[in-house]
Amino acid sequence: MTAPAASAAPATPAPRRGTALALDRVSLGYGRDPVLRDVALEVAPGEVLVVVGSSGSGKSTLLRALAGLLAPSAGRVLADGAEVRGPSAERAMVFQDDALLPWRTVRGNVELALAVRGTRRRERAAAAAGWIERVGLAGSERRLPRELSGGMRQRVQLARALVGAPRAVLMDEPFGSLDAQTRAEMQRLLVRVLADTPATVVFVTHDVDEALLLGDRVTVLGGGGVRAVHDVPRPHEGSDDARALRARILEEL
Ligand SMILES: Nc1ncnc2c1ncn2[C@@H]1O[C@H](COP(=O)(O)OP(=O)(O)OP(=O)(O)O)[C@@H](O)[C@H]1O
Repeated sequence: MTAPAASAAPATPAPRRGTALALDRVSLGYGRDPVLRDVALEVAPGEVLVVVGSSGSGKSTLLRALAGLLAPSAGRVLADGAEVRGPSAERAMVFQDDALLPWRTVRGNVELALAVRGTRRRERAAAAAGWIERVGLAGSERRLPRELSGGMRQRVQLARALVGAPRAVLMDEPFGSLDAQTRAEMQRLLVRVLADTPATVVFVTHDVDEALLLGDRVTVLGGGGVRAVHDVPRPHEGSDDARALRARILEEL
């Protein structure tokens, strides 16, 4: 019997399982008094957890700890059971203010995420082209960030975050500075894109409707800790359960 022919190398790295993330009785802060105290939270592989909370409740702080950018003053941050001690390419970040390199084109910015991982040039080009198309930017590959709208820049950020097939994506109010219509477009795009990836997602927003649209679960931060965690009922739109949950979260904020 002949062995099956080896298939060509895939243009994008093969999808892998999402990371299991956990905060194990974590306290986080920047000085003597913690912003968040004794927080316990688990995010299952492939889950989309949305974190809501009023301004200053510690949403970005929690995300920074998951990214490995902020060490806890107590407790442990865990990725697949191992303590997080710094940033990793396995956990991609997307910020509200786009963090694109202004002197690099759209393609250059997306490819950079792969270049730092040592991916070969031809694979980089193919993977970047695929993601640029998926986020709706085909034809804009050679443009510089300053030549793009805010929504387009966030599309580039999304492509750059996902091109390396990260196992977790940590998103800090990525659509916060967009107008309502562009924001709605980006939310729809994100739902489509996430359906195709196995990555675990933690998404920070202060918009409850955005949280219910995107999240499998919603965590409400407040009073220096986790105030509540809710499963989001599906289908979400128009359901009484979702309306009741929306009202409840607004009360908890
Ligand atoms: N680098 C820092 N140094 C000192 N204090 C900080 C720093 N970053 C945040 N803080 C403080 O920590 C607290 C929580 O901030 P954080 O940015 O996590 O809140 P947030 O819920 O994301 O708020 P927002 O919705 O306004 O972005 C705030 O009181 C803030 O002033």
